[in-house]
Amino acid sequence: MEYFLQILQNVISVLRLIHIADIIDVGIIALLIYKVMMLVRRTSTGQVAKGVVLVLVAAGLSEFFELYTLNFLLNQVVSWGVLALVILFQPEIRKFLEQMGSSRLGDLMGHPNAPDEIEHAIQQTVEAYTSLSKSKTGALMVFERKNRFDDCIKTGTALECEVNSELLKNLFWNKAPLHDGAVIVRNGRIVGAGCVLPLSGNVNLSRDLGMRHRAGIGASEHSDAVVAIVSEETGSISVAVGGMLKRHLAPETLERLLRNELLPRQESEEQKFSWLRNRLKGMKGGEQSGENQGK
Ligand SMILES: Nc1ncnc2c1ncn2[C@@H]1O[C@H](COP(=O)(O)OP(=O)(O)OP(=O)(O)O)[C@@H](O)[C@H]1O
Repeated sequence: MEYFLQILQNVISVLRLIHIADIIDVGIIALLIYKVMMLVRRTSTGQVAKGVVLVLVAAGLSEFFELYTLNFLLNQVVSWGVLALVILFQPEIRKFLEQMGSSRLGDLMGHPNAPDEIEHAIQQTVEAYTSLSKSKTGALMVFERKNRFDDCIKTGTALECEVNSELLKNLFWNKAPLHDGAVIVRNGRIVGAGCVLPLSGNVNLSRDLGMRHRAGIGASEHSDAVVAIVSEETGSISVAVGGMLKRHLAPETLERLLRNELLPRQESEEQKFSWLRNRLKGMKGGEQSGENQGK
């Protein structure tokens, strides 16, 4: 018993040493580690990361077993390796800093800013894509989330209007001046058209994917955006998220996917309300059956 009290006292004295600054410190480090891990998972960096871990483990082991020459060599590799890694991972570091810089503080909690407008934008997009798919008209739309596409918008025409299916059909009509490039949607509103997106660096993409799809996948690799594409050749609808492409989607699947990706919180709130509604119905049902029984 005394032993446990001693442990409890030790824990309390350690907890007393923790300040708010320490919690913030640990929180920021955890966020950075999470971001780096996500980046490693999304790119081919994983293999290099494994190599780095292997070298570090080997350096530790060589020191432990007092293998001086090997340890000296591995230490040299580690110290020069930092510089080599910065050079090797320059695109990834750049991407990471770009993503950090383009995230808005208010969005850190993941709240969509205008759920009604986003909902409207999804409906209108699905309507337009159904028609564009039938007519085999190529289309490319980027739905921003936390990361902004300000640099891409500069390559096209900045707009400020609501998403409307007729407008989308007009924008992507192959004789329209803005049909080349992507439409960018921010908080359910069109903020750019005819925008050039970064192409995917993935060399394993299917050969039947044209430049439109490669640009869509590229945009989703460089950001957390959701990209919806209609193929000009086949009329097939696809969605790219995090560098992954979901192909041959029916309009209903497109709608479900966009809702899940762009309105996750709203959906869970709807679920909460439907749960509450069901509970109320159940209670009401119980009361009614009670009344019936009474009669
Ligand atoms: N980097 C880019 N950013 C934005 N849009 C692009 C980019 N590259 C290509 N596009 C769009 O893709 C269109 C041409 O692509 P391409 O001819 O390869 O497509 P496609 O053969 O019709 O194939 P897909 O089946 O992918 O539509 C361009 O007209 C342009 O609108």
